Amino acid sequence: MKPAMENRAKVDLLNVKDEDLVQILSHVLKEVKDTTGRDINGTELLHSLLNTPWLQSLLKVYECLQQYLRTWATPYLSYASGLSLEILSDLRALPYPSYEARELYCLLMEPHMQALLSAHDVVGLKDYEPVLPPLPEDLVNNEEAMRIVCMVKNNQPLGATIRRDEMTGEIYVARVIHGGLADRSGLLHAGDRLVEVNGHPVFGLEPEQIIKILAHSHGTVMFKVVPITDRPVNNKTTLFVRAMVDYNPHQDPGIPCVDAGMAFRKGNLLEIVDQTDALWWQAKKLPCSLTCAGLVPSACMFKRKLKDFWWSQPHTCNKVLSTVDEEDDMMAIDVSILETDEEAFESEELKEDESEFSASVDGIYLAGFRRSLRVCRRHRVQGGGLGPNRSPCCSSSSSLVSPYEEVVRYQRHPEDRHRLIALLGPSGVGVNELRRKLIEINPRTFQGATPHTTRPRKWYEEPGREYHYITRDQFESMVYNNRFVEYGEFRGHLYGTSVDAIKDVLAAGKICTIDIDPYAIASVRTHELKAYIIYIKPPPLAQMKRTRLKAQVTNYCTSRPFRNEDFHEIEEAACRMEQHYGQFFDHVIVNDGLQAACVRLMTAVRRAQDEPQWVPASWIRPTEQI
Ligand SMILES: Nc1ncnc2c1ncn2[C@@H]1O[C@H](COP(=O)(O)OP(=O)(O)OP(=O)(O)O)[C@@H](O)[C@H]1O
Repeated sequence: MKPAMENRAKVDLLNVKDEDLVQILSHVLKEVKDTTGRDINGTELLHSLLNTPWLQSLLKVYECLQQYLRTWATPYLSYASGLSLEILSDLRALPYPSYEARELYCLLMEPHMQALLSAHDVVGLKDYEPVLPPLPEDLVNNEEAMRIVCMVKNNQPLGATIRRDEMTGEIYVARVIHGGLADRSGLLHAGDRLVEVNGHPVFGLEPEQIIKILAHSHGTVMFKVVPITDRPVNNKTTLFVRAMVDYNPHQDPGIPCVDAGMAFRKGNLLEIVDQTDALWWQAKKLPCSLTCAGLVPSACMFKRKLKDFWWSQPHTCNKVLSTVDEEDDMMAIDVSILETDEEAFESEELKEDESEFSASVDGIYLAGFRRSLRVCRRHRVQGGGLGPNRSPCCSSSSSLVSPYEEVVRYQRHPEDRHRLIALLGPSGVGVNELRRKLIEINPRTFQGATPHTTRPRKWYEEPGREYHYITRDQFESMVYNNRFVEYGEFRGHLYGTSVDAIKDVLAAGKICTIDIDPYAIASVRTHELKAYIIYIKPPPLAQMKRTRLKAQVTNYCTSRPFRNEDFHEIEEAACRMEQHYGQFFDHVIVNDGLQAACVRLMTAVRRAQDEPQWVPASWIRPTEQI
């Protein structure tokens, strides 16, 4: 087709109306059908082509475009803001403006209205500034596309890090910090090659020298960059994690940029917003007030660091790398005290048993307050007693060594079983006092779990009330099958709290409330029990002394008033417990005044059951470990 004819055809096509098009198409179809009937070569092909859905769709698109061209929005006025200025000046000139005139004046004076009218004019006049200068005529075809990026520096950092390619000496943008100035501009990307900063060529410079140039520039900073051609896609969705370790970028010589780093503590909730770099992630701390993310080591990088740290320490045996390996120290007991007090314990236990025999509220026995179980914790089986490596904390020790634990928001359905409430705290802080109060106030809602024991039943005890009485073989079999959340041995008898005893309480629709030792944390943080862990924290020393003036400390088997050293012991044990296990605490209650602490405990328990909480993702859906 000759150019002139071609143009005419284009014009004709543009002038074509909907109906015309449909008509043309049906003509073509009819024509083709007739010719097919006459068996002309190639007509069948054309027929099927014209009937193809894509061609039909294309024609529909074409019709829509035509329709759009016909109804093209044109500005009613080309200079609306000018007209508004004229109206404003007329209104001002009115000697006695009416109410409507005053209202119109106020409306037109609104900055939003003026901005809207001005935007209308810009669009109407197609007055899109700035007009770029024409490209130089002698432009070499293969010259790299450069981008000039101007940013106005305020007090914020630019939010990007740079690196030097040691082979070529080129400087690249290493990463752009999520939510930072560079990220929000959308103009700088990881992998862009930096050519100039404020007119200074940067080739061959050390990153520190470039940072100096940036530090000395005020106001607008201009970068000349060669944009990266294939930008890596951050296709991983946002991840929420609970930090299982502390991190301080200022103590990490390996961090690419200390100022971009983000410190966090064990137990902090983090939103991982960028995982593009396998070694350094970008994260925000929750609840988040900052828009800008910070650099944190990736899970893989952390594991590497922990491993390096572990190997740099002197070792005598092959222990599992764990953040809780000082537990033994913490729980060490003076066995000699136990041995000398055996007799006293026996009679004390009897006394306690007798007093607890009548410890029932509304005819409901308060199970799980036997002192024998609590005492034997301090004397519990260490590892091999019941078989190789069967200590309960080993069953899921991997959860304790992962630097981040993926978490999700979980809201218990009102018809689902309640979450287990597990209280823990340093011995003597008042864990059992609070737990007892909670159950006493509402024994129909709260209940402890009945422990198991291998010791013989006493005449006044009822099976399943004080204890579940089982043989040693049965007990050991339960241990091997991981059916205990914690267990221990005292004076030749085994005592333990079983998963099934907890499940029985939960199945009865009650809120099972138990107290645990830290080593049992891993056994209750399971999909099955969904434990909500409440840490009972001692108040400051002076307050602890003041509130415990009349209290009795139960020291293995005897009761006596608190002494100064008891308070110091509680404080030190609390410090160690928080340091080693703080990441697992869902809630912390300071046990200052008993009444107030009890009210806070009830509120926390209600929230745990009825409000959304962050829980390990593995409870809700199976995940790969990060
Ligand atoms: N807030 C408080 N104010 C005054 N006395 C308290 C308070 N909390 C607990 N007590 C008292 O402190 C003593 C120790 O409390 P409790 O037996 O509950 O400790 P515990 O944390 O369960 O430790 P253990 O398991 O070693 O017994 C008890 O006599 C208790 O009445």
